[in-house]
Amino acid sequence: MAANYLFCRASATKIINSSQLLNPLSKTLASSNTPLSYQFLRYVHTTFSGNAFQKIPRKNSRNMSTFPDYNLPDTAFGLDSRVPATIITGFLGSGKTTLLNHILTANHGKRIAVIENEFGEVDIDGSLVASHSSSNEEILMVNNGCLCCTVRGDLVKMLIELVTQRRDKFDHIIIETTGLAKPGPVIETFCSDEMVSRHVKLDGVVTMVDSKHATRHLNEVKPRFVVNECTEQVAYADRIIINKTDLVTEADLEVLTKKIRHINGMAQIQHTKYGVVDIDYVLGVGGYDLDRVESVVRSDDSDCASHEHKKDHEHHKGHHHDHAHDSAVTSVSIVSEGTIDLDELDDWLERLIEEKAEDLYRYKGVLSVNGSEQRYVLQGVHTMYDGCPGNTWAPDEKRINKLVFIGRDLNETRLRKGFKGCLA
Ligand SMILES: Nc1nc2c(ncn2[C@@H]2O[C@H](COP(=O)(O)OP(=O)(O)OP(=O)(O)O)[C@@H](O)[C@H]2O)c(=O)[nH]1
Repeated sequence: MAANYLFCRASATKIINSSQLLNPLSKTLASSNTPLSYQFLRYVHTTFSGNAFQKIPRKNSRNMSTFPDYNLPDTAFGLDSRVPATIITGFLGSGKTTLLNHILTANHGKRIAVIENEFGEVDIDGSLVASHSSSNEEILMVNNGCLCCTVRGDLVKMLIELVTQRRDKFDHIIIETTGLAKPGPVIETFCSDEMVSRHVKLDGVVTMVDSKHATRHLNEVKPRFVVNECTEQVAYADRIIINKTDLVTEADLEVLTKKIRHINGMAQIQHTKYGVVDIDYVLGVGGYDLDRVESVVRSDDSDCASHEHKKDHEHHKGHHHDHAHDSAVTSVSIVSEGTIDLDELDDWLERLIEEKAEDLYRYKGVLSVNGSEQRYVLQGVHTMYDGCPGNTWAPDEKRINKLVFIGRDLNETRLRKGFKGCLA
């Protein structure tokens, strides 16, 4: 079956070859037994990225500040009809457009709207995508600036235009950022704008990595307060694609993979040439769904089957030792037995967020809570976080708490100490 896409350029939008509708969201939610009200990453107040938007914080049953309940009429019968959006990011030349072309020419039946962001006035990537795709489409371009800063308002406008005027024409939105984009502010767009968050749901961040050049970029030491975009793109990813493996040796690839795993201990990683990956690996990821947190933590476990990752995980388990990783952005994983006092957890997280929200890029956890038969799942991005009861622990199952933080200048010792203070 031919895949179908919606491409737009500037204000003109054109729909092509609409056929079968397949909404991965409905699939996700239908298979979930998590209460619907917990399906969304809810948003507190935020000072994230220096942005001054504020909303009145509310408290949920666990006294956690939560996202205000927007009236989501389509969710009344348990269906989340928001359109999923995927952000494709990655450093300059890493293969983002190549991946996009692979997605658009693959045989998956999804109808996809594409938003392309380029710095220059000439939309080279747009032409490249258009020239590879099967029809004479248009691409919605955001030129003359970067989505993470100068043209963020344009992104909001385009998303709103897509979902209010052409929602029935596509099933998924893909946003390709520039190679120098910081993902944080782009992610924030999906929570900070009420209209966008009502109609669009961030499905995941896919980061392309150029295996030939990434090590150099990741190692680049930037002046104080200047962000290393390459590192940030890896840190925020739900899925990482280490591309251009034809240009490096196995040994180089192993070193790079370890380095990336050290920065982001949550994301799944795949090695590829010319962006050839399974479409399910990049679309329908559910990176911000609470009901998927557990599988993220579990898949992290399964990664540990390899010797290399086992060693890596042991490092995260808390033994500081010198090694080649020198990035200020790292992952800290806490794996611990014992039960959590939720009030203590609330207090600790609130303190942590107050002190360090800017540096806390992502955090996810599955926790064993005192007096509860259910797992407690938690996830957050900077100041936005939420938690809810998940699946019930099996009677003979060992209740292990697992919590992963990705961020800048994380103090592993303090994090462990803070977590320990939450144990009942
Ligand atoms: N050897 C090799 N070249 C690749 C691979 N993937 C992509 N390329 C080439 O790398 C170049 C850059 O790829 P793009 O897909 O344009 O990269 P991009 O991330 O979109 O680039 P920018 O938009 O400039 O940031 C192109 O010439 C691709 O054909 C790969 O796996 N191996």
